[in-house]
Amino acid sequence: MKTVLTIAGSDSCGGAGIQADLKTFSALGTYGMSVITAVTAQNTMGVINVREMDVEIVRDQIDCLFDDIMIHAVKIGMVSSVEIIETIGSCLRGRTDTPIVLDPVMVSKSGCHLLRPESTEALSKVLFPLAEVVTPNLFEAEVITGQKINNIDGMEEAAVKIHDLGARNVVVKGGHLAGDAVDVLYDGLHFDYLKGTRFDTPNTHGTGCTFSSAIAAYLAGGFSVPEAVREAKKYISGAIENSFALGHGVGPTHHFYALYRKAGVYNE
Ligand SMILES: Nc1ncnc2c1ncn2[C@@H]1O[C@H](COP(=O)(O)OP(=O)(O)OP(=O)(O)O)[C@@H](O)[C@H]1O
Ligand SMILES: Cc1ncc(CO)c(N)n1
Repeated sequence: MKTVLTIAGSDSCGGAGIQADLKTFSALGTYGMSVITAVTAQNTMGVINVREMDVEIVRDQIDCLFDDIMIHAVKIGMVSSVEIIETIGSCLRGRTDTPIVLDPVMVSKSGCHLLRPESTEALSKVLFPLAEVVTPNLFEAEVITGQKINNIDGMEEAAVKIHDLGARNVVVKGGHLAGDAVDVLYDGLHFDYLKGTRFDTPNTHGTGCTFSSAIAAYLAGGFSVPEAVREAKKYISGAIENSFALGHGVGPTHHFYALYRKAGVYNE
């Protein structure tokens, strides 16, 4: 059994964060584990409250898993503060056998800061050099590089800059650009373009969490980075195509549509 660990925040409505990550790991046939960095009170309309975990419990969650279990890949999502970032860095540094996918989560779709603005520099300094893959969305790539991005050329420029900060592979996600949902993968030498149909749905809660978790699950399964990113793109596209309305705001993607159909589950 391949194992994948998510280090991220809890989303009480289950569409993003730890909950989306664990659903993705399960749907892709891996065994999921979690380290919670913060608890958010969140629904489909927004984030109501955030409580960060203290660094001792973050450290103990990570260390006790590595002390006991072979971990085939790690995904990092919401990390919130400089202290939590430094703790994660010191726990993971040296564990070079385990590929790390870093989703540099900054602000929720509803506009709530999930990363304290003063933590941006620590995120790139401490965690980028540990990451096999970093997956910024357009806004995050703009904050990290200090440059506005309006098109694919801008995404390529940002990918190069983020690679220079130490990430071995960078996927700049084009989910927030108009037109097809095209993401740019850069490995330090070549660009690769992940093209996807854009689905006209408001229900995109947790798309970034799901995409990065799928990359981690495929890396755990032994796929190369380009293969893992390509398969993850197929997975997130299907999950968005089958997303559904929930609550009064931005609904979640569907992780299990393919499995449900195969198993004849009709009580959706
Ligand atoms: N409407 C859509 N149709 C198809 N693909 C989409 C759509 N929106 C986003 N994507 C794809 O979903 C993946 C996640 O990208 P996105 O830019 O939405 O992440 P994000 O902004 O980090 O998400 P999050 O809300 O979790 O922070 C990318 O592969 C992107 O191209
Ligand atoms: C806990 C959490 N992590 C990530 C996201 C994605 O923006 C979210 N909404 N909530």
